[in-house]
Amino acid sequence: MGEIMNEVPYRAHPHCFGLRIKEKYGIEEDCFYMDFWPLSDPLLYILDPQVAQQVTVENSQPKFEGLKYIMHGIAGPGDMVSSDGPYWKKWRSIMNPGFAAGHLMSLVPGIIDDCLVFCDNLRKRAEKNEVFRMEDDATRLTVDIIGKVALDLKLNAQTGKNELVEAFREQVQLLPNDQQGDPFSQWKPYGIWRRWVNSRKMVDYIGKVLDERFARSGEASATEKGARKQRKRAIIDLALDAYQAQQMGLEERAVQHKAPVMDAEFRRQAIVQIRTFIFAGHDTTSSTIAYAFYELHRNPVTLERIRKEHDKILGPVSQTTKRLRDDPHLINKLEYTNAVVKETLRLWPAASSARTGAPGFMIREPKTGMMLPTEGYVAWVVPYGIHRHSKIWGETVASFIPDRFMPENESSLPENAWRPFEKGPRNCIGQELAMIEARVILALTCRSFEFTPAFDAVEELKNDGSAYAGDDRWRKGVMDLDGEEAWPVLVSNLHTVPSEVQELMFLLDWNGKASRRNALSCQSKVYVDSDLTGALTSGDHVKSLSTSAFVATVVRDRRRERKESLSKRLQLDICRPPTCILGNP
Ligand code: HEM
Repeated sequence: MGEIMNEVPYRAHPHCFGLRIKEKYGIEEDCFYMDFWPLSDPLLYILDPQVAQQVTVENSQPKFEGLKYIMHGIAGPGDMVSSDGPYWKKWRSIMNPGFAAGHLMSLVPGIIDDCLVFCDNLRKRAEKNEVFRMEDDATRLTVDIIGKVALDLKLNAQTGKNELVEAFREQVQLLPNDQQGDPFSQWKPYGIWRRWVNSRKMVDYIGKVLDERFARSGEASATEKGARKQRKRAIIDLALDAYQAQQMGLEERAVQHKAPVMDAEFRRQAIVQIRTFIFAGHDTTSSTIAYAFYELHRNPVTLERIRKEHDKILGPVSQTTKRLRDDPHLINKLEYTNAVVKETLRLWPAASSARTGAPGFMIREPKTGMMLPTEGYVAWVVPYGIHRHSKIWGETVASFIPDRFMPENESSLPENAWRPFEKGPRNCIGQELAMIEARVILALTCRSFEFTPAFDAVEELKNDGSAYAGDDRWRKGVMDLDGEEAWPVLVSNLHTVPSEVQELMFLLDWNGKASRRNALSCQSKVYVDSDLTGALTSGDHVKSLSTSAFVATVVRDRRRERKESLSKRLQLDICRPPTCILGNP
């Protein structure tokens, strides 16, 4: 690993290393063991779609234990992402209706509102000719969207400071990261205290909303309740409905129990799930959006084609918002836009899946037919490697070709090879929502802005107060990953202590309780390189900021602006959109 680490840029994400390791050490198989003892549990690195199917679909293995620890810090114990068995099943079925196709369509107008704020902010920045971090803007946008989906609340993360959002964002930043070179960072008293404070703030904020809803629903008449059920399927309402159904069950069994306050354990679990959704649904999507802008810049023909599709389906820019509000289903007609998002997710998948090996569970290696034991290993399905494997995708593997995902070509896609949301029962519950969000955002931005990374302009952001700005290591040493200046990076990591060492571990968990853990720590994030910045200009002219910069054109009204001179320029930093890697070692 040391050799590999010397070849890659600072905090490059290990999910990018699979193909490099294979090539460097002449590994034929697409499924191989890696032993990190005593640093972490040994891994079974999976780069083969057929093997991935065995682990997540044919025999959906339990989640990797270490994932629990990180999720506890973000959401509290009992989250839907890291739990298994009947408990997970209960919560998945409670939440499923919130992601039904019809309901998601009803969310489109709200998503449009949030996107308009995003566009407004871009314009303001353009007017000030400002360089800024896209990571922050895109993440605030997705937080606003998820706030509506989860809490049916306007969090206003894009326009001001919100206690929940700020606590949440700091919490994510406080996740431990081995690659920062400080193995003790997670035990520093200040960090422990901040995590505790943030955790309390999140619980208090969501708890208050939940209690208010609970009180209101208690006062509502049966008709009102019925109407609410029809109208709302925000995560918080689904949790309340499930609770009320449970209470009704008790009443039907003649239990004289009308709870004046919600059962404490149910309340705790509901808060945990809401926190989980905010976490799982925000930076995965924002990283996808930032990478889509990046790819559209690098592929002008694609950009032109996506714009044409928007012209055709959504009409002139000035009418797009109204048309989409009137008929949200138009978003489903954007086939090429959808293909662009899918191709972005192929090259830049934000997440992966880490599962626990089991004594009787053997993997069949497709080429050799060998049976590989999984006991004692973390079976890590790595879409980043599967999606970039030339044996699977052929000679065009490295090219950005959305056409692969056009309906007429989908039957020729390699089988089970596209898995950014993973497959099987533990696939991403929010995948349709994420795809809708991304399409709406592209529909409202592609014809109005062009984004240009300006790798050299990042110095201007040195004092922007972000967690990365002041760290010079981003700008030293190797500055590309396989030629990519926008490399995914590890923000914090998930690794278990080998079982031999586990008994020695005694950690203070992030809810402030002393507890013994199987896992040491953990959360994986992907960021795009800190030096990826963008520029935005008004007018159709393209002006390069530097050799590595790319420039975007604001095309709010292309006909009008063609006549205008190139006057204002906005630089957009699309650097480091954080992307959660759920279950990444
Ligand atoms: C582009 C955006 C997204 C990507 C790439 C993505 C990817 C994934 C992946 C790979 C998993 C499986 C993780 C594992 O096996 O450990 C997952 C699970 C999950 N995702 Fe997403 N996700 C995205 C957006 C969302 C959104 C918008 C939400 C919520 C609104 C969400 C909520 C969840 C939840 C709750 C799970 C756990 C599901 C379960 O175990 O039943 N995700 N996601």
